[in-house]
Amino acid sequence: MRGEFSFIERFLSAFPRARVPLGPGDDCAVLPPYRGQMCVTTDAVVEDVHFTRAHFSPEDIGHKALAVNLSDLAAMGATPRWFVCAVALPRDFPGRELSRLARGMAALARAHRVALVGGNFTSARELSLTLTAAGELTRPALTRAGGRPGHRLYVSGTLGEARLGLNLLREGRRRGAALLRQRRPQPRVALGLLASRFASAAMDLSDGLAQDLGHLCEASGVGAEVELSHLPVSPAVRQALGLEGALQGGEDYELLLAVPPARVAAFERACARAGERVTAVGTLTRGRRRVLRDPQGRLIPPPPGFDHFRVRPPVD
Ligand SMILES: Nc1ncnc2c1ncn2[C@@H]1O[C@H](COP(=O)(O)OP(=O)(O)O)[C@@H](O)[C@H]1O
Ligand SMILES: Cc1ncc(C[n+]2csc(CCOP(=O)(O)OP(=O)(O)O)c2C)c(N)n1
Ligand SMILES: [Mg+2]
Repeated sequence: MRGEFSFIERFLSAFPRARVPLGPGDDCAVLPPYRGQMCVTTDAVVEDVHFTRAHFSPEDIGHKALAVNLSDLAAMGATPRWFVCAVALPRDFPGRELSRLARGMAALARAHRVALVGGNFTSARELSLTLTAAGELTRPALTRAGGRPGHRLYVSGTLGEARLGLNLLREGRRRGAALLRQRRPQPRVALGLLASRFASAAMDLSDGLAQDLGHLCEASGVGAEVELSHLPVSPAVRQALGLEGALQGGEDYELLLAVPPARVAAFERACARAGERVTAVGTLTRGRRRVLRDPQGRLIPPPPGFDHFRVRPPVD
């Protein structure tokens, strides 16, 4: 049997029952009061914009849709609590693929102990998933606006892998670490929580460090100097994209953090203890100038990143 309600049942059956006063099934979910303040975010993944059905399994699509939202919560230092999921589905979408998509999403939800509390189904020409997620703060939120001149800039993990993964998928490759970074980004939730004890500002990197750094600088009213030679870039990415290419690559879903000098040593110790990889890549500066220092010591302007509405994107 096909139909809207069988789709809803199929989708929900992949998830455990949410432990909230009222979960999926009524006109709204009813949620308990939380002790801390709540962070709320929304992000969509859209067929042929964020994934293609040829290159992503249904499980990958479900995972990525939730991961990009959890990454926003991580960037605020919030602990994910609940999400709702609006699904736009082509009429001929196979029911068993919807179950697989839900299972991919449910596996990540379980790993982060975040509950699906509601959603919506509509028919559409392309597959898309629009999620709204909320997380609880135990400390003041890590915003983009708290950076000050002299604060050290850190990035987590490695940069450029997801962009390399996209290139490799387009070349027909099926396996490898970079492909996994494109299809299954891992939100840095534990690091965000840890960083909320040390950092002055944070954001997640979805559109490339070069562009996203600009957003943090603007919000904080500062400039920045980034050392290209310090960027955490794998040999494979360095060879395929170059250091500048790694800065332009979107979808890293790593965290960019600013840390006051007095907190740097304690932050690095806490990261090492927790097994969180972070790399110091530069410094916030007075004024508005944002520059990259290349390995020869020359100062160059940051390249553009991903933009949904640029006429001919230099990076896709
Ligand atoms: N349609 C919209 N209505 C209200 N706010 C929006 C809308 N689109 C984007 N924003 C806000 O603009 C900011 C930048 O958006 P975006 O680049 O998508 O953020 P992110 O990279 O965190 O997903 C965010 O704070 C977001 O909430
Ligand atoms: C089919 C396909 N084309 C292009 C890309 C590359 N791409 C799509 S969205 C994006 C940037 C991040 O997405 P966005 O919706 O801007 O995330 P947000 O900033 O809202 O978190 C990039 C690099 C891709 N992953 N798949
Ligand atoms: Mg967004």
